[in-house]
Amino acid sequence: MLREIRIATRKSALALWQAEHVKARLEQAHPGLSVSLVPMVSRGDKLLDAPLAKIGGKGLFVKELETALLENEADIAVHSMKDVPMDFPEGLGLFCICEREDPRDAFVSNHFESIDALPAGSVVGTSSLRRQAQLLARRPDLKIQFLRGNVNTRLAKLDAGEYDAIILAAAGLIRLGFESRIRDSIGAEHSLPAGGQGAVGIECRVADSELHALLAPLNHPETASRVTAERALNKHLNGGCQVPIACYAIHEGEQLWLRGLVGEPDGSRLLRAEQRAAVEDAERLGIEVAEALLAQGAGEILKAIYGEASVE
Ligand SMILES: NCc1[nH]cc(CCC(=O)O)c1CC(=O)O
Repeated sequence: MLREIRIATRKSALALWQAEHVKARLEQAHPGLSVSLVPMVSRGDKLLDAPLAKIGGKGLFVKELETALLENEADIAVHSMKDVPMDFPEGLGLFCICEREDPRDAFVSNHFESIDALPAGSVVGTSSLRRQAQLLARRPDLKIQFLRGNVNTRLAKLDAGEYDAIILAAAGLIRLGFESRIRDSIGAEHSLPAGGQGAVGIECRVADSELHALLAPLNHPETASRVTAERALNKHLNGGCQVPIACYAIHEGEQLWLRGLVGEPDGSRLLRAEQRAAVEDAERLGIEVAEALLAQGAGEILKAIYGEASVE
């Protein structure tokens, strides 16, 4: 089966790494296959300095890539699953989820070893309401300061002395070779990750069944069922990475264990729910944990935020 596969990708270092990774894996799985990259700029990349993302909600990092797929300028789009909206445009779908990297949030600092080691009043950089809510619930004395930009930019801002510490996804740091900058990997009990964090997914045209077969060897079923449960929860709460929703699923034998959290951005209230179900019921599991959060009042917290979302 010889054909060319064109990968639509953003131009950030992390996006390019992920696209190159998929390219290498496709070429390895199918010797003779020709794979090329089609780098492009997304709206989220153009608006990196916006203080609050009243800039069009979901799909900030994927819409341009999807347009390229629909207009047949590319064949697949490689995404961080954390940034992929719950619904796809007509004619497109997710056909592969690759094995998950470390899903945790990472504590990065040039002076301190962990959140607990931060002196009172320290300045921590993150623009994720999810990270902020969990951080402030544990340490109400900390000052959260806005931090956006690509991974390299965020590290440079830390090094310039603007923050005592910053929180980033471990996966991005590891992929870009910055693992040594991680002072502490924050466990899920202290910072429940965003749905899909650490996983890379591949979107393509629903009709391109030849391509679906070529992608099959890259799919990691265990990661796929975990991310399916997490995305079902996010979808039921109408969430994305721009709201203080966290969720994280792991396998326990034949079962999936899903934990979910919705938090007040100031950390004054964290709602938690968790449940186990058979792997085949991943989607229903996500909906049920979301329902349990709604029953505790998650709807009111989220309603207050949807008007003024910020971006991770
Ligand atoms: N929203 C930006 C984004 N999207 C995916 C990652 C990290 C890599 C991953 O989760 O796979 C990041 C950066 C971060 O949150 O630190």
